[in-house]
Amino acid sequence: MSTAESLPVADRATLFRDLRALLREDRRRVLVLVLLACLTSAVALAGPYLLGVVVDRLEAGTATVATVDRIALLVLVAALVQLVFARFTQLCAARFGEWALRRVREDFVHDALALPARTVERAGAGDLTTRASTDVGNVGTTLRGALPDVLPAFLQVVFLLGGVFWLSPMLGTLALVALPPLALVTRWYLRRSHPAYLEEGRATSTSVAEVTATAEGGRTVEAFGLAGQRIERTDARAGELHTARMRTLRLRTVFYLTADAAFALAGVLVLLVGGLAFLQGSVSLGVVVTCALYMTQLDDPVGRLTFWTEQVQRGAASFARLRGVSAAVEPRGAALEEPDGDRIEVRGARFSYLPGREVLRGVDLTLRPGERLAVVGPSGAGKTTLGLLLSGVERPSSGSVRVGGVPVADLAPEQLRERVVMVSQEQHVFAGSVRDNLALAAPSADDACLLAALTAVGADWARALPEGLDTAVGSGGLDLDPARAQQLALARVVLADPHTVVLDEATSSLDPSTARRTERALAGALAGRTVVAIAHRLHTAHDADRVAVVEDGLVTELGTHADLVAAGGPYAALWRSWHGPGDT
Ligand SMILES: Nc1ncnc2c1ncn2[C@@H]1O[C@H](COP(=O)(O)OP(=O)(O)OP(=O)(O)O)[C@@H](O)[C@H]1O
Repeated sequence: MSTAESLPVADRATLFRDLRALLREDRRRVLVLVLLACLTSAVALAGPYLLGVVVDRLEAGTATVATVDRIALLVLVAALVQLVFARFTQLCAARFGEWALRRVREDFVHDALALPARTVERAGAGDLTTRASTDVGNVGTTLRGALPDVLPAFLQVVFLLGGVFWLSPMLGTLALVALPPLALVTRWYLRRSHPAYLEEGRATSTSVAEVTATAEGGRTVEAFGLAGQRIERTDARAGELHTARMRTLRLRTVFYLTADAAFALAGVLVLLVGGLAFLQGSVSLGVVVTCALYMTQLDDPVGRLTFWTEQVQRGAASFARLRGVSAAVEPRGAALEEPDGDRIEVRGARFSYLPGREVLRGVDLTLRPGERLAVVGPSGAGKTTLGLLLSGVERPSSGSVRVGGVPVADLAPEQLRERVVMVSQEQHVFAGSVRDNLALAAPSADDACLLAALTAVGADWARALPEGLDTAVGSGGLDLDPARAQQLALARVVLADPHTVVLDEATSSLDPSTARRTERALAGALAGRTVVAIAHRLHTAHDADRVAVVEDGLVTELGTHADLVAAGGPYAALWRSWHGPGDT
């Protein structure tokens, strides 16, 4: 329940680059969209213009009922055409929005799955969950709604102001009075809103993380009477979120009010000065009416633009949080050459989870293909970390871990799966059938292979399941106990058939007799493979070809069980305390 280190957030330059790439990818639809929005805005000018013509003709006394009817019919046709264009614009924009959202989602899921597990642990599940839910939702709302609305609204403003200009440059100039205050307030708003919305996103994440941590640690909270403390912490996070939300609310309020007031003022000016100009005879009444109608019509697109400016800021902040995840991804698949052979060599490997706290301090180790190496040592010595390096899950901070001459962590996931696989104590059962859970390791394996793999790890219970390999397991399905989940994981290793397997206390969750049975079955299934067994039970070390003793981040002893016992060093002491004196 410690303070988490958030996942990165993309900077503005990356954001614009990604957005440009998105627009460029579906260039044709974007072009059609701009064209349709232009046509819609142009047709929208026709109605008020025709009404101005009617007013002028009535005033000049040249209007007959027939001309008024004809013009009214044209107004109706223009309105219908505008409606059709507007619908197509919306359809086209919505399609683009849906497509773009799908891309953003796919990229996010791709990046999130490629994150090193330690990065996710450090950031806390709350951060990733908020990005996957709230931020994807915000980007979705923006992409689905903003584009269909913003582009047409922006073009409508341009066309309406242009229309006023075209009819009367003098009134057009007055209409532009709205622009300087609008530009100033927009600049003011945009400078403050991006960091403000980023802070709102961060505060939402920490708030969710706090509640999640309390729920997950419910039993501990209850046992140690921590409720008061947890409520205090949750309140503090809720307070931060409230402050962040109030800040964005204040920014929105100033922005909305100023933008609306600026256009209202411009509309009043056009009407007043237009009226005076008509009285002086410099413009016709029809022009004044049309310009006033154009100014009134501005109300709607300006309202939509200010609304979406806010939503776009929120969406941009969320987009920055989604794209930021890619910065934490460690590249995989950089290996250009295929490994030459199965030999794994560790040279001067150092590793730290946290800056300044080295867990491995220069490990040298060569695995002989086909050998069974037991890794033993005190708790916290770095055995699991060494296993993570050997299996390419982690990359050494300095030094190297190579398989057949190629850095293990550079192998693409499918290349890695064929060579080195690590099995730890905790196994996740994926929601799906037993077959789905096994096929993760060998997508093309047939049922006979899957059943053989289950038998190889002693998971005979799987054959007795009501629907066999089709039995649904995991969330919403049959609840497999940790021992069975572990056997599924071991069966996956048999199916993946890598040349090297790292077993990190892989049978410790099984009861002793099942563990022995599974180990025996597994030994048969893994015959000929290189096996690194990280073990607490020293009988594993006794049965191994060689034993490596890890102490305080270093391999301090390496040799056969008999040699190490004879050497009388740390391993001999460990063996004596575990097995009693005099026994080798
Ligand atoms: N994700 C992590 N973040 C920070 N520190 C970690 C992390 N995982 C392990 N450590 C620390 O690294 C050190 C070595 O841990 P590691 O799990 O490799 O030891 P181990 O020898 O396997 O111990 P055990 O036998 O108890 O599993 C320990 O001090 C541990 O607290």
